[in-house]
Amino acid sequence: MIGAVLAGGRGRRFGGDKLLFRINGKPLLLYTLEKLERAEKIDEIVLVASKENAEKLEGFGYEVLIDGLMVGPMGGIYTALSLGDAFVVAGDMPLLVPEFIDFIVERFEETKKLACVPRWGNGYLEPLHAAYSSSFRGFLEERIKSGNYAINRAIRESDACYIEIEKLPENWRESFFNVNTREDLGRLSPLIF
Ligand SMILES: Nc1nc2c(ncn2[C@@H]2O[C@H](COP(=O)(O)OP(=O)(O)OP(=O)(O)O)[C@@H](O)[C@H]2O)c(=O)[nH]1
Ligand SMILES: [Mg+2]
Repeated sequence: MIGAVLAGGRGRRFGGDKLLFRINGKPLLLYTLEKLERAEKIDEIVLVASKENAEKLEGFGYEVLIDGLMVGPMGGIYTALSLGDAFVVAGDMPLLVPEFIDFIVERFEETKKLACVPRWGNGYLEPLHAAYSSSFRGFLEERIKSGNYAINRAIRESDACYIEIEKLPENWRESFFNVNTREDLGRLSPLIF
């Protein structure tokens, strides 16, 4: 199972390249990568970048795939799946819980569905912390061709398995924490202390 880290965003809300922003001297993206490294079910990590930021990301030492679409998460997932089945996460998630990732990948392998996606009680999905089959790529291709880039809708209209978040250990939820604004940095005390 590939661990694909989406890293092609522009960080508009943050105002600048948030993934290279240093917290205690270490780039935000490196926190995410180190957590993903600890997931036992992940065999290989790749970064999914834009053409513009690929070079800067090569220094992390992982293969960098170029997202030629740049239409948001769907394009990143589509690009990642060119290598095979993948667990896809956002690069701005520094508090990933390795056990939770392994849990999702195990569920994906058991159910053999096109995707296994965490879901909140209100129906909200977490598509950037989910496992996808390479077969899901063809399904996305049709949508991309018609300019339909809504990933949640694509998941709902596919044969996906859902992981009910509220039934899981509460401390796993910090896995979803992502840095979007400068204010979010203030919530990183578990990382800093
Ligand atoms: N490859 C790829 N990665 C993306 C794309 N859009 C967002 N990402 C990445 O996906 C993750 C989650 O996206 P956001 O939280 O919206 O980050 P962002 O797009 O950089 O920030 P905003 O411009 O403020 O939305 C981040 O790590 C981004 O780098 C895309 O079109 N392609
Ligand atoms: Mg984000």
